[in-house]
Amino acid sequence: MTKRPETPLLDSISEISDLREIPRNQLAQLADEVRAEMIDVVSETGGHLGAGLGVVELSVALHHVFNTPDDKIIWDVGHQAYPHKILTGRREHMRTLRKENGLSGFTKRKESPFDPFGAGHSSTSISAGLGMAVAAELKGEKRNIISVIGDGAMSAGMAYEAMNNAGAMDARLIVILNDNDMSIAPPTGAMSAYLARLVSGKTYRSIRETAKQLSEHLPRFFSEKARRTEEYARGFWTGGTLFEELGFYYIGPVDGHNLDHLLPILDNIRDTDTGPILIHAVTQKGKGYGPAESADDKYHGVSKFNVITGAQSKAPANAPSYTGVFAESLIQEARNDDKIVAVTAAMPSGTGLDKFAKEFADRTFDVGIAEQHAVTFCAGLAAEGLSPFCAIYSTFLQRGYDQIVHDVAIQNLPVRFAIDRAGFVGADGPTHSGAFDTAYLGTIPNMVLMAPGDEAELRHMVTTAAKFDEHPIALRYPRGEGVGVDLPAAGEMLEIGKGRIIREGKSVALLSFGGRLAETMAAAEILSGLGFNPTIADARFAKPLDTDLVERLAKNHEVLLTIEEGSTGGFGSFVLSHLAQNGLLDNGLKVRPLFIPDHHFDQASQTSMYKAAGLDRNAIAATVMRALGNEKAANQVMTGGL
Ligand SMILES: Cc1ncc(C[n+]2csc(CCOP(=O)(O)OP(=O)(O)O)c2C)c(N)n1
Ligand SMILES: CC(=O)[C@@H](O)[C@H](O)COP(=O)(O)O
Ligand SMILES: [Mg+2]
Repeated sequence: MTKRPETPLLDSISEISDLREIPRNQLAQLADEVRAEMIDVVSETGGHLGAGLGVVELSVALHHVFNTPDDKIIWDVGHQAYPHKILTGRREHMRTLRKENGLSGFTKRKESPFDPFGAGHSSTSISAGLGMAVAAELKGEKRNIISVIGDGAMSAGMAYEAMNNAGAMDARLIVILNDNDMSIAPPTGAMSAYLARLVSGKTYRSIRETAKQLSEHLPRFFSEKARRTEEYARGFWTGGTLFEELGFYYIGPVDGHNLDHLLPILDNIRDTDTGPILIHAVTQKGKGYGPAESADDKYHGVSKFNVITGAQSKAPANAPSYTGVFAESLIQEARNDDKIVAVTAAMPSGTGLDKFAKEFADRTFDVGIAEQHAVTFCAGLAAEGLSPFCAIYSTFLQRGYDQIVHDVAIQNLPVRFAIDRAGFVGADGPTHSGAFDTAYLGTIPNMVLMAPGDEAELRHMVTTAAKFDEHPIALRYPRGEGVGVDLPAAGEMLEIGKGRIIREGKSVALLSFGGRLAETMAAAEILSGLGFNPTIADARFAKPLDTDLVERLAKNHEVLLTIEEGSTGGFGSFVLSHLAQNGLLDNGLKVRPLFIPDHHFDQASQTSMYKAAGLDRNAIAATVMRALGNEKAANQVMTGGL
């Protein structure tokens, strides 16, 4: 274990007012201490490192200049808010970050008054900030609202919807564009190229040189309305930026690590009453920590690591990850079918499409953080006869719901949705939980919806999706490792809408949809120990439902459980509706649907979240015993007595 860093200035802060007492000429030292503290913390906890390292100076400067929490800072995504948390009363709890009952890895309203808006998904900060700015105005309150948004997050439609709205109002909103020329991967798209041009142009150098002078001029400049309209309209400072065209006062690019530049600019902005303003701050993701600065991903998200060497400690894998199996299977399919193309919304490594891109660079599209667009882009590709795989995490696909209904399903276009991170994801908590897709996709006419019970099934489902052209089709699979089954060399096309019986038993039927299959089988073992021989079935499809299978299970068993790693309104509801509509509940069948209960689960390990949700082996077995009226055995199972 390395020695904790020396942090005398940081140690002197117990209230935010203490930070404001620190003389400005010592703030650079404070920033260094915060950075060292953050590296030390994340080396123990893991988490999002690179983004926070890039905003240390910005965090110190914002809290020094603005009267937080009265003035409000909204961190877009929230993954860069660790320095902000360290400075705002949470330092002592930082080592509980992303753990069960610990601090969230993102901003969270219930965690602190310094977190005025919760996040996790990107590109919400300008909309939320504008709402707060307008609310303050309507309530007659004078406060500053500052939205800090990254260049990656700036690629999403929502950011432009918000700027379009804000630019047309005179709302007092401050936007800081934190431009580190990185998303999780290097950013893509014309906007990113535009920002790079703004930063690398001659104007940047001249503004850097004259930053002090600029800041001295700001208050007078802003108060002179006539000059404002004339000179800003002509792009006096920078030659007319897109942001100015949208109605923002644009300041920058400024060096986001240089407190001598940042502080006077922020002072001046605080003291003006004009708006909206956009400060373009140029920062470096991973700043100040060598291994992060030199890594391709700038240590965006890390496991625990050795501070000296930067080496991350990853537990050895027992089985290939679902993501890896998806990517390999898709590559296999694409080798034989040149119509297959793949689309990611800024998550090439997370979805495994980075591997696909290595072999099929011109058939891979990273559209940036733009899930809605990704879905409709795929609809366009499908309309022209290609076979697009739209690879998006369950939680982020929520963004593209109308596009799935309107652009894909109504037109019955064969877009293939590869939905990773279905179910609980663990440390990222409720904002990233993939709980809802079965419910929200399973209700859309034309949609086919599959979930593999293990990684071999995933391989077959990728093949099925590749070969199936009649409807849109989705496959959902969990975060993490498979269960360790043998992988077939090649996938086989599954019969659409047909499940499989894994073990034929009697009186009790366990019908699993998706990644809880292994726990279901383990629950069957517990039940065997209690003298039962349950039937185990893998539904494979939530839509179309294998109604023959469901009816057979209902007619031949006394108890029927459905098990899924998704919310209420999903697979279990589809089964129950079918049973009810066909009178199969009229004769005493005991059906118990197990799903993620109707609330948002805070972060913990995936295992512990499933236990809390009543979706682990003990809960499954106990539910059976309870349905059979044996409360005592149910309790014994739950307490590990059986
Ligand atoms: C809607 C949505 N899509 C994808 C993500 C995953 N994601 C988290 S951070 C990130 C990159 C953000 O880049 P940027 O805003 O520039 O912040 P940086 O990490 O560079 O500081 C992405 C793609 C997300 N959080 N939300
Ligand atoms: C902040 C964010 O949204 C991503 O960085 C996310 O945390 C990635 O999750 P995975 O680690 O599951 O890819
Ligand atoms: Mg960035």
